[in-house]
Amino acid sequence: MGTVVESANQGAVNLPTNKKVAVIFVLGGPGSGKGTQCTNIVEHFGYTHLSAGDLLRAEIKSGSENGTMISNMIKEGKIVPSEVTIKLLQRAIQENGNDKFLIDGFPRNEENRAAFELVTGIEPEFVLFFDCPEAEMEKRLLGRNQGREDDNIETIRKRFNVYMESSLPVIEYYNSKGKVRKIDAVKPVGEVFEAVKAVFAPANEKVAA
Ligand SMILES: Nc1ncnc2c1ncn2[C@@H]1O[C@H](COP(=O)(O)OP(=O)(O)OP(=O)(O)O)[C@@H](O)[C@H]1O
Ligand SMILES: Nc1ccn([C@@H]2O[C@H](COP(=O)(O)O)[C@@H](O)[C@H]2O)c(=O)n1
Ligand SMILES: [Mg+2]
Repeated sequence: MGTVVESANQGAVNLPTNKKVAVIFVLGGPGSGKGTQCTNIVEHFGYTHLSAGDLLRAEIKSGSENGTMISNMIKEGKIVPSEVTIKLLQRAIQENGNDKFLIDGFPRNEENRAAFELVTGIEPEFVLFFDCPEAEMEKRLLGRNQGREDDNIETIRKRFNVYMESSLPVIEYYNSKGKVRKIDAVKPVGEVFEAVKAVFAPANEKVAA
């Protein structure tokens, strides 16, 4: 492992640089179970979970000048400009003491992918891809009940369209580089995690106390 977050950071975040980090991108459609499985991976394998969507929602709550724009984009299921999301991710990486990160829900389109690589110089170790049929994802999102403004059928349909048109090509790009680890995400949570463990273990397993 080991990518260096360094000079390409210029102007993005004014924090210490030259931090070596390993990054795994966690991708899949809306409601495929990315966040759920990241929680399990954190517990078992010691990664730090950074959800791009969570960072954007926190930015809205913080009263940031970008808050209204981000909120409008999320309500429409659109992808926020990369510079905004990348700054949030960079800051979260730099401020965290860990050196291995799950970046969940990013890159969401080609602009996200290319800009992140250019700005940070980081290449993911691999891409964990949760593959789930749309009907199952729709059912899960409508039942999620976490008060998210984008978990309504109108926005869900827009998010599915963006996923098909903009996010799947990014997964295909990494697949062509042999970096995608595909997981059948339609199974129950525990079974999905068994498949995830097979990707991470044994090299990352925490030593039992
Ligand atoms: N394997 C599963 N089987 C059934 N329900 C699941 C499974 N995994 C997650 N869920 C449920 O589906 C909903 C969506 O899961 P989660 O929030 O992890 O998805 P996500 O991929 O992070 O979605 P989003 O992209 O919208 O953030 C949650 O209510 C979660 O409890
Ligand atoms: N790279 C990203 C990630 C997310 N967004 C916006 O946030 C919404 C919710 O994302 P989740 O991963 O939590 O589902 C998403 O629909 C986008 O509007 C983004 O712009 N860029
Ligand atoms: Mg999520």
